[in-house]
Amino acid sequence: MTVETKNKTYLNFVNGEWVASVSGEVKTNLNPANTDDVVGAIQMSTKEELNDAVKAAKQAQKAWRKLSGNERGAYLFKAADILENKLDEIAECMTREMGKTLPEAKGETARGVAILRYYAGEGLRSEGDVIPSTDPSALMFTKRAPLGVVGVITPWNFPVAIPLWKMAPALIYGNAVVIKPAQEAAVTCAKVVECLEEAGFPKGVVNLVTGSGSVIGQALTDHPDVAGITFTGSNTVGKGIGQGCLARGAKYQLEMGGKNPVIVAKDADLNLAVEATISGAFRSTGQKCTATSRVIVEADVYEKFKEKLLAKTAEITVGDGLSENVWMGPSASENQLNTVLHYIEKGKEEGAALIAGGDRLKGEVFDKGYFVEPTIFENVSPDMTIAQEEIFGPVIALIQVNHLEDAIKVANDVEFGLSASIFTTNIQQMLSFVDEMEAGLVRVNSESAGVELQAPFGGMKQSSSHSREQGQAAKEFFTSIKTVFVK
Ligand SMILES: NC(=O)C1=CN([C@@H]2O[C@H](COP(=O)(O)OP(=O)(O)OC[C@H]3O[C@@H](n4cnc5c(N)ncnc54)[C@H](OP(=O)(O)O)[C@@H]3O)[C@@H](O)[C@H]2O)C=CC1
Ligand SMILES: O=C(O)CCC(=O)C(=O)O
Repeated sequence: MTVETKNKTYLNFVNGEWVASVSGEVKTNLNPANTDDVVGAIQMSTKEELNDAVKAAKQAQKAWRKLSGNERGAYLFKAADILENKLDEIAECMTREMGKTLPEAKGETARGVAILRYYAGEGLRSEGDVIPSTDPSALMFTKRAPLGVVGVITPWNFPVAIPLWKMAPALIYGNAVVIKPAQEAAVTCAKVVECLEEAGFPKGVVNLVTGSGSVIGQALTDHPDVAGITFTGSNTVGKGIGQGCLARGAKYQLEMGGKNPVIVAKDADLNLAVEATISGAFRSTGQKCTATSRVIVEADVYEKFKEKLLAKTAEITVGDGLSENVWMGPSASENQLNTVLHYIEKGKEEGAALIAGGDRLKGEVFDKGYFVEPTIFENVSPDMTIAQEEIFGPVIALIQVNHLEDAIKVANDVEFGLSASIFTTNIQQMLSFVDEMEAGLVRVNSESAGVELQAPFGGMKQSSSHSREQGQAAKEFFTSIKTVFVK
């Protein structure tokens, strides 16, 4: 079904009202599959609007935190129903705004609905422990307090799921939020905020301010009334946010890059490994922090695996994500396309062998978009740039090793540690991988991407601030523990 998505100029949502920025400037977002298609426009806001939003959130949080968890949960349940009713419209907007295919966009929006319901239910779950005191006449227990105002800074690659997996736990635990989404996908995020508005959240509890990261994101990070920042995006920006928060004593949570390996052992089910590699590396055009970018294969099965991988890659249809027969959409922006093409050149320069793709797609259906071929390199050595740096595009580096121990060593030999998979049928090998892999998500016979909302999500090493999002782990960031002693 095709749903009409209206082009409109989205305003900021501050203190329960949609308001234009005093800057008078807007940014128009175009479809990365066809730049003649205007998706909508967003406000390029100033610090003034950001300050208004934080002020409104600070005021609103006082009453919001006093509601029972059940009462707060009711708003989230209502928002979930509204989002579900608008699923087709919002998914179509997402596809037009950042390029992922419509089935993926629908899947992500459905995941947003499930996230809202999960955290809505959290309002009725226990929030602390009773701890035996050494004093027999005392009662000692823990309870949770919200942080206050939480700043939410999000990327463009999951414009529904990431804002929701940050805002929903923030809200259920009694915080008010100010969200600054990535400009490239801010129309889709504004539509999510419209769902929250329709659900009737008290004014000021949810605020949206759009604009550039260096102005609005930075001002949110530096604002003395913002008690915590939750961020997903690049390492450079994330580290700056972490330092800014640390300097003024605010809490922060950073989810950043990945360079995720898949190991294919000689006893693996090769068909399964190939399917998972294709899905992990090329879905969403490789624009996931959990995307597969290195495939480390034991020499005994290398040629067979490579043949199967090349055959499956050749079947991939690239094009506008709204078309039914398209499996992979464009890069989300010209910048992102150029980054991918830069890394492909780097791979060639450093001596890797290009065995599939490698070019921008040209021709009538491609010329107005940012399309790149699914790309595979072989003869990649672990120290090459394409084996070390996050590309965020549909590029696989194939690395051949002689033994599983070497595979794990190579897999760990990067600065990131977000997700890692192994394909094997040998239980001992699975267990060594689980123990030795330096990654926050360790997956066996399953692709590197794909996160379940009820389980902790986050990375080791440079991939995160060592905190975890989602599931029950979210509580650790969005609340503070109070230890209560009563006598
Ligand atoms: N871990 C992940 O899921 C993601 C990783 N990335 C990686 O980052 C690369 C660059 O992507 P990009 O979109 O530029 O990522 P950024 O880290 O620049 O953007 C993420 C968010 O941070 C905001 N931001 C930018 N500068 C600041 C600042 N100084 N203070 C506070 N917030 C700020 C951005 O705003 P705005 O963009 O609107 O100016 C956006 O909302 C990608 O190629 C990929 O490698 C990117 C996205 C997600
Ligand atoms: O793999 C997923 O579903 C989540 C990926 C993610 O969080 C990201 O790319 O930022």
